[in-house]
Amino acid sequence: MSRVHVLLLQHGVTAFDYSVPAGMALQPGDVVMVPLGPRRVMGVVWDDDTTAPPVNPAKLKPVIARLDIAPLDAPLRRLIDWVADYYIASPSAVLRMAMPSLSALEPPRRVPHWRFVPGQPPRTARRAEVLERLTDLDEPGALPLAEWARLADTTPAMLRTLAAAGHFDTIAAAEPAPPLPRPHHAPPTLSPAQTAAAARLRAAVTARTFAPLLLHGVTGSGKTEVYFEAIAATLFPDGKGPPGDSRRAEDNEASAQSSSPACGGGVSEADGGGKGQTLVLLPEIALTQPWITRFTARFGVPPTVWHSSLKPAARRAAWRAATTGAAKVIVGARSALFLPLPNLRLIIVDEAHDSAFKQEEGVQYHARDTAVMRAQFAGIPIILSTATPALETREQVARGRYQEITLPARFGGAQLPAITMIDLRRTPPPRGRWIAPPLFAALTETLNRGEQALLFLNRRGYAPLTLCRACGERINCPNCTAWMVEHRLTRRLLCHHCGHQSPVPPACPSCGVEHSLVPCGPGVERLAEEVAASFPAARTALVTSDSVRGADDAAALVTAVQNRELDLLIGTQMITKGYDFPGLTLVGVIDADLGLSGGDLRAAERSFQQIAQVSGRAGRGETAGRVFVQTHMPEAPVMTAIAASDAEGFYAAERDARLRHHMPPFGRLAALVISSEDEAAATDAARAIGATAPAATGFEVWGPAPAPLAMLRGRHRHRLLIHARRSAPLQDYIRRWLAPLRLPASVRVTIDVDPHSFL
Ligand SMILES: Nc1ncnc2c1ncn2[C@@H]1O[C@H](COP(=O)(O)OP(=O)(O)OP(=O)(O)O)[C@@H](O)[C@H]1O
Ligand SMILES: [Zn+2]
Repeated sequence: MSRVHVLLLQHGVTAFDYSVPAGMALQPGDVVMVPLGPRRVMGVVWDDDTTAPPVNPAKLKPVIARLDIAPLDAPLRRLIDWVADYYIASPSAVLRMAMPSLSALEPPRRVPHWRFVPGQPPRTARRAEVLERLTDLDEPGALPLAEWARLADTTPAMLRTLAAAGHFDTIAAAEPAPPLPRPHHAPPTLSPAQTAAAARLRAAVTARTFAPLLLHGVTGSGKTEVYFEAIAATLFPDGKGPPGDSRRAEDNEASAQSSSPACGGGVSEADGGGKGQTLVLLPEIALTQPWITRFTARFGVPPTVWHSSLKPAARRAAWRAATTGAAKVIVGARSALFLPLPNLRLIIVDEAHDSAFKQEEGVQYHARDTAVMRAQFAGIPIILSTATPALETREQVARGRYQEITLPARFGGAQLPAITMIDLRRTPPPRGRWIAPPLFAALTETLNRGEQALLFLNRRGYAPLTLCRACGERINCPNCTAWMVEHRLTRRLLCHHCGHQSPVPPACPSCGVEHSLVPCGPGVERLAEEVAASFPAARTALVTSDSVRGADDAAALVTAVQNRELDLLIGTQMITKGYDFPGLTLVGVIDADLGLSGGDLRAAERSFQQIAQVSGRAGRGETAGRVFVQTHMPEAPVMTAIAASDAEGFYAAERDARLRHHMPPFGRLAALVISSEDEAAATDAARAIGATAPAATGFEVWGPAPAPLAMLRGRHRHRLLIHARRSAPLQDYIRRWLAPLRLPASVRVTIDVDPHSFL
């Protein structure tokens, strides 16, 4: 090949052709350094673009170097092309999600390892003591300094002193490979229903073909335990016997030992050659720590973690381990989806209904749907695990495209909780409070019995609105069409859309009257205040993105709840997902109507899922659970369905409504958001774009109209919504429409295919 097509990682450019210098052999997928003007930039050799006009090879600049990085395999390249095409994004922007940062791509770092050299006793007593402990160690071999300090119960500084006296020599060793998960470490005893489900998942892994599987089990049915069995099935070398074969189990334990970090060896095929990789996607980073704990209990070693808040060194190590195939199980949030994984055998999307899988910035892809495409291109099974599958997923089952595997009952005889609706019109809470009498009584009983309770209110902060009693002024964000939310813990007003902050002003900014500002409505902090006044002895924790800021906080919270150091949790949607707290027996939903306002396409479905999920946290252990749901509209279909635990009825009605209006999944939507800091420019551009919408059968264009969030981060926003019949070529239509447009530089148009947010 004398010429290659290279997709560049650079912002603002896509792909160029380059010539290949003599002596360099390049394949599609190879990572290269190429010239771009005066700079050198990184790119990936892409599959030939046969539609491009031929270029005179003499005019091409040569590739500078091929980098020593695992190449991107064909299925991943196809996925990147698919995402760019389907979501109408730049292929470069998609590639950047697969190739995180230059520093993460550096060749393996040689970490200094230290080897102990016994010798003449040192001069001071303290050193002699440490030396004695070192001598007593049982041939630890070469280790990083920190590890020596831990083993000898001393400081790195002390060890450096000993090294200066000749007691250590150092060698450079490659980063240790992650230890291998052991499929037979601690398997659970599965119930008959779980056994049957696990067998079907294992069969899909062994079959090695594309298979989308919906693992649909009620909350607490053991979906995690069951899909762990599918992971176990990927951990056996090719053709070397299925799980359950004890001879192989011993081999596995042995190879796991030999790759322990202490041997300091690099990654080799012998560490796990042939064994498959599993990618597990979770909706939130906060859920990773409890997941890691459960995985470690089951498989004896932790998985490899990948998410955006990893520190650089951990990121580099995880990248190398994942992309060389050394890491067998990789768990992460959305961004892990594009990791190059040379031996990918299984994908699992946990809590697959969760709307957090939809990315709302940059490339606006849906990680659940994209994961299914990745599985298809790789020819492997994918498990979507959830208690409340999305209507889209249910429809795929109905059309026979996905197989459904059900777990209809909770594990161990635990019952689903009893649900009581509280009509706030008939039994309202006392003035200035938010907990209605029936929930209050249940809470009192629960706490008196020493059991745990959870109150769910999907509103961060103290109050969603701050109002002036004198003039009626509402305090708005200067950059957004949104109220500023009071946060008492930080004594600030905060915009939840752009992050703008200000102190709570002593007087109304509009009329100047002092002490006139009053909080309106409850947020979780205000609810916590009420609880503290009513139940002063209860040990309470707030669970919101303000108080639980990362994986470590989430882990600490889980431990505290499991150790019964907390009696009562007050949380936003963060607390509804996936947590397993066996001592929790009461759930109160403070405002079930909250999710229904705004009336977007999925509002009712999302409310149903959220309330079903949070209810699912109750009664998972030995004691039965109770759920109280406070609402002003108990007669709304979503509320009657919740009261009757009638998911099937709810989804049948929801499906009919969407079908009647040709709404997804029975029709397709795409949104265009036109924005500018200059209000007139945004309005003019929106009008001009609206006026040029091509006429085509099967397509309707709604708008332009000012967006509900008419201003966001200082940009004025207008929206257009494109509705298409199911089989209409939506992306082509949009490309044809937008390609000839010439817009002022201040105007930005973002395209959202299959939008989930309509703000
Ligand atoms: N076969 C089993 N043996 C022992 N414990 C089990 C088994 N199956 C499930 N469990 C336990 O039951 C609890 C619920 O299981 P798990 O969390 O896997 O359910 P889930 O279906 O994933 O729930 P959710 O959808 O609410 O997240 C956990 O504590 C789990 O360890
Ligand atoms: Zn704002």
